[in-house]
Amino acid sequence: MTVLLDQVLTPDDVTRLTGLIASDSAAFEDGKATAGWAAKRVKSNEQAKAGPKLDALRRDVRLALERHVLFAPYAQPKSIFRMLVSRYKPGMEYGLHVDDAVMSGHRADLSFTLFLSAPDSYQGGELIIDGLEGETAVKLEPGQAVVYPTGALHRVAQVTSGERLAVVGWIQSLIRRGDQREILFDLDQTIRALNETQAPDAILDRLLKTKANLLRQWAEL
Ligand SMILES: O=C(O)CCC(=O)C(=O)O
Ligand SMILES: [Fe+2]
Repeated sequence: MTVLLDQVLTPDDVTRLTGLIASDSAAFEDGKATAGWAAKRVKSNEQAKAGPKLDALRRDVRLALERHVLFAPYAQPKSIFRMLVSRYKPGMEYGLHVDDAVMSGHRADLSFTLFLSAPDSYQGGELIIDGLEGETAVKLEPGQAVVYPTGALHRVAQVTSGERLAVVGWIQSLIRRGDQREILFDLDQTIRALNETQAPDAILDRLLKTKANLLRQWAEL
């Protein structure tokens, strides 16, 4: 299951964070530096170099995700352990690949892409996620993000004009299994919706208890 997060960043945040990174022309290096041998075969992009600007951006993006109403219910995050800022210029792409299952001691359960460039400012550059139902192409407004299972094959279509700037990151979830995460997410959203209908406390309490007890059964701390 894939989820779209609207307005993770406000337009002002997007302008500020893009300025922070993109103002420094020496701030990017070849993306192959952070790819394993298999991904290196298909990866052609640039990534922001380590430094205080990247650290500041990572902190702001992490806080923005944690504030978002759908992020925690969907991802049940244990940690957001890795974040890259990637840039694709014309001719660049990231061919079909799967991300590493374990990175620096963390199990990668979910991946996200937070779009920073306006979709009409570049051609191509869709994130294409391979699922059982076929391919899903995602190209979002600046400040919007998509969160998807790290286990999915995916690629970034070639950028043919303009420039695509995005933040990509990986999350270890308290819940290893996607089907269990989906049950908790559905329950959470149902309880919130029921609450809006002035449902009796006895019903809400029983559902909240069920959600808490499922989380207790499934959470890995
Ligand atoms: O830029 C994206 O949307 C995804 C990039 C990607 O697949 C990766 O960095 O592993
Ligand atoms: Fe990837």
